[in-house]
Amino acid sequence: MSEMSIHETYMRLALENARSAKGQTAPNPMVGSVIVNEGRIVGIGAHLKPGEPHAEIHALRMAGDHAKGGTIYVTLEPCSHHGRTGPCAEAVVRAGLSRVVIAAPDPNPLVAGRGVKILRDAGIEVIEGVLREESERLNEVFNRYIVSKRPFVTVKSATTLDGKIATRTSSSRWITSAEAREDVHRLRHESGAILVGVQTILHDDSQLTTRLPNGRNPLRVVLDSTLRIPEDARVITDGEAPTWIFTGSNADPAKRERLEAAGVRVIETDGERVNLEQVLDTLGSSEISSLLVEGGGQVNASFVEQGLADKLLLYMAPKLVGGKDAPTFLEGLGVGNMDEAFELDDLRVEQLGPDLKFEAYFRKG
Ligand SMILES: Nc1c(/N=C/[C@H](O)[C@H](O)[C@H](O)COP(=O)(O)O)[nH]c(=O)[nH]c1=O
Repeated sequence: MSEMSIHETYMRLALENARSAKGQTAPNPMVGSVIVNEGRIVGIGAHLKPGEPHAEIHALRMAGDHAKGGTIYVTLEPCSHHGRTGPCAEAVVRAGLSRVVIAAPDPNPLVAGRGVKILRDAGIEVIEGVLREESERLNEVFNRYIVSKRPFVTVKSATTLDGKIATRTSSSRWITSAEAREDVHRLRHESGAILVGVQTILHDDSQLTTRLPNGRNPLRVVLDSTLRIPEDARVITDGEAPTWIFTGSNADPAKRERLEAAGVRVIETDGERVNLEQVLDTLGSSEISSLLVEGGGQVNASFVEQGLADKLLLYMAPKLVGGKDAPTFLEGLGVGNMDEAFELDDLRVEQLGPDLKFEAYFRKG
């Protein structure tokens, strides 16, 4: 077995540990670490929650004296700054490791490379870039958020094979299978916030909660420029998760007061329509690093047409409903010429029960 494939074997294990905490480290990245000494794993760690020890610290604690002279694998460059916990690079030096293998550099431009410098200055061998792609894809949310301070936006829709989210009479239950719907709830569990337009609330009285055992409910966000939302909507009355409503300058002040009295946070953005950039800035400043848009066709189109969507998740059922009046998952004005189409990269398709799950990234710029 080559030296590199041995490094990849242990880095894969570190990545599995990083991934195990998906959904609970936000707004921090997911990080995993493995310490190997004389061909034996002596320590394993994962970052589990913001403010708690980083992956390397958990692994070093488990390894104890067995760390000395060993190799530590870590999926993200060890931190060099005093965040909520002390710098990991210095802890690695103190523990007497002789080699550090890193998957991805820290995407925070303020600290990228500093951790590696501390290690090399202490005479420790550093190997970088082992399974870098996998590590960066795992932390696509953090990598975007730490630079833009706005949440990573995933637009998710469930449609028939002819792209409809409901029939012409608005019937929509169910389009996709239980497996696909469960996959969506795992996505909600991992998301900081979930967003719909008021039309979806009016149509479905959506709960926007994560119906999974031990499921974590994301913050619920509703775009409602004139506060049309019914005051007995489940997102207002069920107490299952906080609900924020973003509205416009024409909202009825009396209704706003009643909603706030019911425990809803109402945030007015500039202009009559809801300003999406202000929505993202507000969520980002509240440390929401990932936003799941389950829009409805109009809201999805707003995010896509304003270039604010990062990723598309489309669940397509092998069904056709037809009908020129049946709503699609992307309404709005749409582009005029085919060469103006919104292009997607890195498309991945998988089968979930009878349905297809498409995952792709909006091309920016
Ligand atoms: N109709 C379907 C979906 N419909 C999803 C809706 O557009 C919207 O996300 C729901 O109203 C959310 O409400 P709640 O939280 O489930 O109560 N989504 C799916 O994945 N499959 C379907 O068949």
